[in-house]
Amino acid sequence: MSGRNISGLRELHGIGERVAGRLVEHFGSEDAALQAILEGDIASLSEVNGVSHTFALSLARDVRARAEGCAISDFLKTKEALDLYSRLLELIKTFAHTSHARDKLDLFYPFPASRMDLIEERRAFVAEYLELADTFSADTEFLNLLSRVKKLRPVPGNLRVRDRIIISGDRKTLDAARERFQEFLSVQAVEDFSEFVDLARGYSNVIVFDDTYLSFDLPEGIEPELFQDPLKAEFWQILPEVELAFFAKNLDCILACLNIASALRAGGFGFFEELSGVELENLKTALLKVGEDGKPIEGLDSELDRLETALKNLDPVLTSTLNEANQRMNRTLEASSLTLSGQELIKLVSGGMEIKDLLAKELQRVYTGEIEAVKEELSEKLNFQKQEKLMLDSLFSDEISYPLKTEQAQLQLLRQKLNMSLEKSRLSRKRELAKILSTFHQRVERLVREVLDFDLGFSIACFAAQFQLNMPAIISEAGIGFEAGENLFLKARYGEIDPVSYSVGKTSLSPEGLENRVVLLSGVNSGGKTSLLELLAQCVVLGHMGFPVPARKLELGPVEEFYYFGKSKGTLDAGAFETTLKQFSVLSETSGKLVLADELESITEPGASARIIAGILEYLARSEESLGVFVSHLSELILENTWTEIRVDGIEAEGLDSSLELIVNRNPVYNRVARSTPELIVERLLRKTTGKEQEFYAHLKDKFKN
Ligand SMILES: Nc1ncnc2c1ncn2[C@@H]1O[C@H](COP(=O)(O)OP(=O)(O)OP(=O)(O)O)[C@@H](O)[C@H]1O
Repeated sequence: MSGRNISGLRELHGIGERVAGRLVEHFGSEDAALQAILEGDIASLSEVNGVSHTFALSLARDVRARAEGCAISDFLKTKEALDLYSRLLELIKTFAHTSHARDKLDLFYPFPASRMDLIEERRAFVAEYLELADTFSADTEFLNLLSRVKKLRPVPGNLRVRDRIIISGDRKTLDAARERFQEFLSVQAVEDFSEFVDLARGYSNVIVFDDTYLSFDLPEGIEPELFQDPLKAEFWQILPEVELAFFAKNLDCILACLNIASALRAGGFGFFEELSGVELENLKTALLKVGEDGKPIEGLDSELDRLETALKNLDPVLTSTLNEANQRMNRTLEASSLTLSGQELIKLVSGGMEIKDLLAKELQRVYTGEIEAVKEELSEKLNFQKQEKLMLDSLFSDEISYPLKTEQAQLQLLRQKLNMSLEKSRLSRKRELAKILSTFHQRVERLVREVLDFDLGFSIACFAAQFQLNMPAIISEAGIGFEAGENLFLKARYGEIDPVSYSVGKTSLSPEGLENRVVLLSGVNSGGKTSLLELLAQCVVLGHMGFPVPARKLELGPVEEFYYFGKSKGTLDAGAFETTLKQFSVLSETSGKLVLADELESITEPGASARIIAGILEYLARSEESLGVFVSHLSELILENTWTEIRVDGIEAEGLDSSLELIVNRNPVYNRVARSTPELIVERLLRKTTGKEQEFYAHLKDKFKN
């Protein structure tokens, strides 16, 4: 489908300068806005300030109508026809699991028979899903998955990576880097090495695209990462956070889509072949590592865990280890005494040795031993690796001190070193994950779109499954006939209702010789005439939408225009009467019209009504392609006013049940004027009484004979 005929927003009815401007701003360009309207993206359209849901829908329908060359009003010719269609649509929408499907259903409307191409296209689309619903429409787990699927949300606009910077002294590099990355991190120009160092100091991760400053002696703690070319660098390398944020933001929806794909495949239905079974599992595994905050979740990476724990425990472990060592040293010192050898005594006396040195030598042994023990304990408890162990050496001075204490500057360095290692590991984990996910990104976008579109067809199929609908057979001559039809509105309300069979026009279901295209439907009060007329309307509207219909079997001839007139409440005033008559004037044109009218006689006084209805029926009967069903209590009077052969069918009461209620056979009897309710009531009284009273009722009953 293309949006032919439309080149600008302003061509659309209801779009003025201001709304057009807002649409362009919201979607980025006029084309994108038109595309959203064409695709019927009601949800996005209604996000635009000044565009209500109803307006968005009318825009979408308008554009759709132009694209298909066929509008909703081409087929649905009266307000009541449109109302009935809307009620059907509301019912179908209750089966949608996503707002995407709910919105898109609004764009499905019936087409006239002359656009059989569109009807067939839709029938093919719907038919694909019917079998699916047999397997999945009652699978609550599957349905829950579907209701978790939404349009993908973009990466939050406020995402900023604050601990990373791109630095360069080269204009071209800067321009390219800004173009690609500036939205999410800082890209800064520097003039010289000292500026470079000053800037770099404030970030735990510095990215450069040339080695200008790498040959200098970089201070401790600054380790820039070199990438070759800002245009060619992989996005996931420079900014893995963006990829991760996209997946994190849509995690639930994407996982649901993957599980839907798996479930469909397990059920024997091919779905989204772009992802193989193995890839599907790989993606699921990767997604399970993404936290909701967009960071890789904890507990999956031993190196990260090791560094995090080491940093967290550094201070408490240090304090407790030193405490214990100090106590040990204390005890050792208290228990110690100094015994001098003869040699030492001589040296001391002769001045060849100071008493202080002698004591220091002794103490040094104890001190060094304790420091070694402390380092060992620290590196064991903090699970240190080689490099970190080496850093412990400079943590304690060689000079004896008691109590034992650490060099604060060195401790700070160790902490920094651990922090840097942690940040590095974190970044490389993010990159690993982002790299895997980036290979799936576009396919995931397509997958979600496909699942959303799937729900559109699937909702229709669920609706069909719930009401046991069937695809109608399209026939070539004017006629509608069905077996075991069930009015959807009644069925939705009551659950169980009586199936009805009926046929007008040339269908294989009309009785031999009774293939009239124009019929009057008579019947007892509350017999089900209105319901039957509504059922006919439902079948015609759904059938022309390319949808299945509420009947076990249905033959549907071509209808070009559908006129539906509901029962009016009481006599119309002159103006309303005139308007109604005008609507019928279209019958003067020939083409396949279907007119369903309910008790049209109430629009004016009975005598005039009968004449008018007779006239309308005559006009309808003239066209070989038109059909009409008129519910009326005046069938006999109407027949008296016409020479045209018009069939009258009747919905009759079969008798009375135990509580004296009428038992109605909802199936019209062909070619029979139904007895009216008053007649049945007289008959009931006649049967229930005796003697003089019964004679009275017998007299009344005679009055009903011609
Ligand atoms: N096929 C059916 N199965 C079960 N109940 C039905 C069926 N058709 C109609 N009914 C019941 O009968 C009620 C009256 O039906 P409906 O209004 O169609 O009768 P009607 O013949 O048009 O009546 P009236 O002559 O008063 O206009 C419905 O509300 C419904 O409860």
